[in-house]
Amino acid sequence: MPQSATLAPRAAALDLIHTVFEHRRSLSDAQGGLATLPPEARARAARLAQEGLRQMDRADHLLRRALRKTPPDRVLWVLRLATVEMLGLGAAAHGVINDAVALTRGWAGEPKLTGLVNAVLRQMAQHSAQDWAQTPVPRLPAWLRGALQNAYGNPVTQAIEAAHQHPAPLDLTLRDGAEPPTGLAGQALPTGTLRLHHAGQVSALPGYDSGAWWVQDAAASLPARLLGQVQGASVLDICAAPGGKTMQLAAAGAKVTALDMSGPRLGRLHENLARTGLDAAVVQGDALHWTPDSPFDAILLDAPCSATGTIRRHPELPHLRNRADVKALCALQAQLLDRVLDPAQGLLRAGGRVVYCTCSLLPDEGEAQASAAMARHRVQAQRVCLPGLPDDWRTPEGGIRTRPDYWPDSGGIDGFYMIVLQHMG
Ligand SMILES: C[S@@+](CC[C@H](N)C(=O)[O-])C[C@H]1O[C@@H](n2cnc3c(N)ncnc32)[C@H](O)[C@@H]1O
Repeated sequence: MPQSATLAPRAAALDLIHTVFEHRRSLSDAQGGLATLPPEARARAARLAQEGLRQMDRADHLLRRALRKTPPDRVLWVLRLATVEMLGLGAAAHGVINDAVALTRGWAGEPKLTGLVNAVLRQMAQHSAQDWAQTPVPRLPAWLRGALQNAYGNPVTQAIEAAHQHPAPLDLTLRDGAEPPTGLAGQALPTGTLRLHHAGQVSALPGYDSGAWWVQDAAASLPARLLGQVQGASVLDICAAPGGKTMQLAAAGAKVTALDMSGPRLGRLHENLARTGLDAAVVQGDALHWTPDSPFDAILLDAPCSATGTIRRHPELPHLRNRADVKALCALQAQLLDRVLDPAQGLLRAGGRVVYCTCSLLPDEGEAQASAAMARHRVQAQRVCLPGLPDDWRTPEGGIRTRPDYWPDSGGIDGFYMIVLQHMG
């Protein structure tokens, strides 16, 4: 590849990381700023930024030995990304070091710093794959690590951290049940998901244009399935965008109303429905206040949460969130649960069912939230059998818990919590 073709994605990866930390935006939101790059360069930049964030602590472990003092932040990131590329992703040292020096010159303009980058990276390039593999597995920040240790103990917390070191495979939910489109081969999971371990460009895969599937982690596909037969039932999908669960419910024959407060995210939901040819009534509104004309047979509440179950896909997340965010999210989840479970609110018909779920690893947003809701309302957990799911995924209060350290030999699964709550009448 000519040098400029490698320099542009490397420069863009640095910009992405800068945006994540400076503006506290997720990596996927920050990627909006890459629109001017060709698709291949955009994908390279995104992958490099993602792996840089995932493996930053490993790079720091080796860089600390080579640096007498910490360089300015942007130069430190040049060093981190170059180290991750050479040692973690196996890129050829020569090109990586040349580009790193060029990027430092562009920003810092100081011969001393370009000399430092050159010298340090040459030292890094001497490390073997074994040196890299022996660096300690990066730890989660204290606010999250402590909560996971309390919930699951130390060995499981370490297993979760180890699982975060691997990028998630690509999971597809098939619109028409178990039959994948011609030419699309993958691993069939007990969740009904088709898993691809080396996918490449998503929009180039067979069946994308015809809307035969959509991207959805295996764990994220379970909550809608907990509602079982929904043919002809009216289902309110609360907090619906970008619509993974809306599409599952619509494909299963439900009359779906998809409610979300975010206009841009609803835009993506509309695009998804158009691509898959599925149908739902889409409403922009606040779930704490919106009232329907008549109550629904069932509600799926995929509540806003810390998203700590998705760190494999979003390695920036632990750096952007903190305890106070989780506390505020827990309060909102309880309010949303009260809204859907209180018959006087007019959202759920008598005897109707609610699936509550979050893509969080924290019991405060899952098990504890569900138990507290059962204490506040006349509802009970309904045990639903999903064939193929291990029994130890069941939780004492009647829910299901998944974690990224599950299924280690098949590529893991996102962390999720889900439970079906039914009115006792
Ligand atoms: C976990 S995401 C939903 C993912 C979605 N269910 C899917 O499967 O694709 C949470 C969503 O909650 C929405 N949200 C947050 N607070 C809300 C509120 N008060 N009312 C409606 N939507 C809300 C956010 O805009 C976001 O789209």
